[in-house]
Amino acid sequence: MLRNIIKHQSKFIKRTTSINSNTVFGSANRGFSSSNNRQQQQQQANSNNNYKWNGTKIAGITLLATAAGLLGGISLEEEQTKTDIPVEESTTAPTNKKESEMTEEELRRAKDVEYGIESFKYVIIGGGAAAYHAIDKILENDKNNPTILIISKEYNVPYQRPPLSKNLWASGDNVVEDLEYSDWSGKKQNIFFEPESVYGNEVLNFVRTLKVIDLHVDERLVLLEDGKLIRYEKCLIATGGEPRRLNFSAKNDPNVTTYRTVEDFKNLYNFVGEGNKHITVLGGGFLGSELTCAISQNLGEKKNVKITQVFPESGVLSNVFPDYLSEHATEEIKRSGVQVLNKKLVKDVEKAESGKLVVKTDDGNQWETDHVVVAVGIVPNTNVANSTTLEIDPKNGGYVVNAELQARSNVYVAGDVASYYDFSLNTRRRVEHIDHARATGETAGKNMTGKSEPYTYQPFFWSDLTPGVGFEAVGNTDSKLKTFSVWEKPTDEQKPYNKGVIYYLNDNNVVVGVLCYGNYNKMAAARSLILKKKPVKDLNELQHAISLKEEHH
Ligand SMILES: Cc1cc2nc3c(=O)[nH]c(=O)nc-3n(C[C@H](O)[C@H](O)[C@H](O)COP(=O)(O)OP(=O)(O)OC[C@H]3O[C@@H](n4cnc5c(N)ncnc54)[C@H](O)[C@@H]3O)c2cc1C
Ligand SMILES: NC(=O)c1ccc[n+]([C@@H]2O[C@H](COP(=O)([O-])OP(=O)(O)OC[C@H]3O[C@@H](n4cnc5c(N)ncnc54)[C@H](O)[C@@H]3O)[C@@H](O)[C@H]2O)c1
Ligand SMILES: NC(=O)c1ccc[n+]([C@@H]2O[C@H](COP(=O)([O-])OP(=O)(O)OC[C@H]3O[C@@H](n4cnc5c(N)ncnc54)[C@H](O)[C@@H]3O)[C@@H](O)[C@H]2O)c1
Repeated sequence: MLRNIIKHQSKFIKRTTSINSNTVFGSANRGFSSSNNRQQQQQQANSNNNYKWNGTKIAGITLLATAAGLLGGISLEEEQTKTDIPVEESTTAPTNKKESEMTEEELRRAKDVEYGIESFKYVIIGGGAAAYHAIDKILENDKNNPTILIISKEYNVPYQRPPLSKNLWASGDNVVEDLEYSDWSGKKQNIFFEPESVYGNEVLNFVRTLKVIDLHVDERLVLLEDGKLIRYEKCLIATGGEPRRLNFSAKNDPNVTTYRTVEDFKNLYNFVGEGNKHITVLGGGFLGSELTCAISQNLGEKKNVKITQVFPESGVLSNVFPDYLSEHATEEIKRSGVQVLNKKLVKDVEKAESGKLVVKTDDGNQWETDHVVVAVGIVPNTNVANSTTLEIDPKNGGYVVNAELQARSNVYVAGDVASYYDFSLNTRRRVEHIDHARATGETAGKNMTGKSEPYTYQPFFWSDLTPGVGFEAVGNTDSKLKTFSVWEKPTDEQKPYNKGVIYYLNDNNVVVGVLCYGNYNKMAAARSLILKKKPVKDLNELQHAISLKEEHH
């Protein structure tokens, strides 16, 4: 065993190109989260958000919350140097025994001390939505002094991505600093799940801007890009996906970007906010369409910003919407002042002598623009395990998991990067939406604490484009399936599609997906219908399957 550790250790370290001496790990003081952005904390403390973990008492440890970390006016960094945080038991030499007398676990600990390997009960790779919700359930279910380490390659502690392409653009001028927005009901929200001050203590540790580059399942070790090894009891892979990039001549220009993080929001908002800009958005999927609409509606007239949206399909959201609805939504976007170029593939983006960018399409057309946002889908981040083979779904991508969301013993996967078996649809799939990230995160988190619950939830998703184009959906809503639509009779001919339900049926005429357009709070009914798995003999049976009446919960 000991030889194994050394072998793996040297194998891991050899692969690491540069070992950062300025490591964030200290054996006497964990101090991972150096919370040096006091302004941000202050703003978070002042916001109206009802953060869930603030003041949470976990096995006698009160998380450092706003009262201590913020109002007292000291940063976590200062706080941590003052507090002598106890050393994790597994990092101290356990015994004076000779090697030959040690148990495997004692040998492991002794080697961990020698190599400076820190141990955590729970190691979470990735700091997105799935990670946050897993931790939430770990804290709820493990009252036995859990130690949790979150490793994120982003700078920021976990936050919500949906507002980045919607509500944040409608916020006031201070949005880049306070990251606050109003939700659809007018309630003020902040994108962060919890303020930064709840991270960086005996329970919760956060490593920022560092990537996990390897995972060894037998040894329960993860390797960080700075060469540090971490031992886990349970590990969660919640690495989401990376925006796809296109190989343009000007692909490295700072004004040719993808869009996924809060930093991307800040950069684009600052750029667009200067006014008098032309932006080109590539992609007619969720992101390209939402971002186009959000910028155009909120800064189009106000800041004289012109937008061109380009994509190869005939209309927006054509992966989900039947053709007629995709066409209608595209017309709505055009009506709001966006230049939409459908059925066009961008061949190249070049840098012009003027300093502007030139976008060239396959039909020989070209135009100058100030910024190009590439929104052409994501690639799941399945590059964390090299020393161990984890099965990757050849069809859908992502790590294959069992019903309990385990990829291997003690290794769980949640969110965009998980390929799971969907019990309601009788098929394996991967879902790139937040409700699924939340629910898989929760199930994985619970199971990591010793439960063994199958993931049988039916996640929903939603999108909001223009004021007249918004929906919620559940199940398989692939527009290639047969669809049956039921619409409320329009009162205005100009607005034919106000409120409706679209049913998606498989080859056996079973409803496998439901999209409720402008028709909210119907997801429970939609889930029940899908679960019935009953072939529809006459499509008219579906006329009243899901109501078009307002329902409030
Ligand atoms: C702008 C935008 C708007 C969206 N709007 C909606 C919406 O309205 N409705 C909806 O349902 N869904 C929406 N989504 C999708 C939703 O946000 C995702 O499905 C969700 O964020 C997935 O969560 P996740 O935790 O699996 O992955 P992510 O949120 O992507 O988090 C993964 C994290 O892991 C980090 N990471 C990756 N690899 C490593 C590594 N090797 N080491 C360390 N860290 C790593 C990443 O940097 C990232 O921080 C939107 C997405 C975007 C980008
Ligand atoms: N009843 C209505 O008239 C109406 C109108 C618009 C939107 N909605 C619904 O409200 C929800 C969110 O709308 P919004 O974009 O205005 O955001 P919101 O501001 O209401 O939601 C707040 C935040 O909660 C998050 N969120 C919402 N549902 C979630 C879930 N199931 N899991 C994890 N996070 C979730 C989102 O990230 C959002 O940023 C969607 O379900 C949407 O369809 C209802
Ligand atoms: N409301 C939501 O649920 C929501 C909102 C925003 C983002 N997201 C998620 O964020 C991720 C990124 O979104 P996305 O829209 O990039 O992915 P997507 O998969 O929804 O759409 C990809 C789009 O890329 C376009 N495309 C592909 N190749 C192209 C090319 N060469 N030139 C121009 N366009 C091309 C197509 O129009 C296609 O529709 C996805 O996981 C998505 O689910 C979800």
